[in-house]
Amino acid sequence: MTNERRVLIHKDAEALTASLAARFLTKTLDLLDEYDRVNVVLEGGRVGIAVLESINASAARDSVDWSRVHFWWSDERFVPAGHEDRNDVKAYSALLDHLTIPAENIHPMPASDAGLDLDAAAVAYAEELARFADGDSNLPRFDITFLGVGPDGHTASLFPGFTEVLDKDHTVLPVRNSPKPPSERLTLTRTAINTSRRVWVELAGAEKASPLGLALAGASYADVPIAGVKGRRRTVFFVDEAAASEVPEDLIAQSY
Ligand SMILES: O=C(O)[C@H](O)[C@@H](O)[C@H](O)[C@H](O)COP(=O)(O)O
Repeated sequence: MTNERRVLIHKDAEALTASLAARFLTKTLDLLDEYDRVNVVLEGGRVGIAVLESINASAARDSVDWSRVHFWWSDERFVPAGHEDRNDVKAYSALLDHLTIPAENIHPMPASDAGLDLDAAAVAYAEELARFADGDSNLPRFDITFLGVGPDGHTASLFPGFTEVLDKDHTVLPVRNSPKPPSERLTLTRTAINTSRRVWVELAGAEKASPLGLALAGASYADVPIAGVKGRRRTVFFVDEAAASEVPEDLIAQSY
């Protein structure tokens, strides 16, 4: 398999989430055969949370030794801990609260009531990532990074036309005036995301067809941030038929 971007099409969002959950569990088991620790980056979109719910419902869930899995986030809303808008709150409810996993394996991004302002929170998460870095990197080895896509082509909290999309000097950045509320966020940078071994992009619905089609047809990531993501080994777009309607034929690797 090359490192070229692949598109896997599923009949609908339900088939997509079930298939992606199964693939995640299988891949995580394989990775645990290869590494002492596996690092997974989560996102907060509807499909992303539905995939976590599907993982939680799987009979294979507890085949994974979660004590050797660490969870990180691609982005987070800068609101108080426990706020319903937080991506980590949704992930805990969907999966993490149900796992036998040490609390220190889960690395939420700072909340707005943790005593740090937005800029300091970005620095703090960059330092947390560096504490778990792999080799001479300043990041852990991200084995699987999940990403969602907005109708405007944003991914994580990297939005079209925002300077954060072009940053090459940081791993984590603060975001203000987000077009998708809440307005203040923290995000991994594109360069940090692209250190991932595997980037799994999960999107469903007709409103995602345009950004997906533009990204795969070569749009600039300044205008369509999802166009700029590429894993070191694999970049797979897991989509439903509604989101696939504008995907170039030659990029459709397989239909379910
Ligand atoms: O914090 C966020 O808002 C998410 O990280 C964001 O990047 C999300 O993944 C996309 O907006 C897709 O969200 P939906 O899948 O819910 O459309």
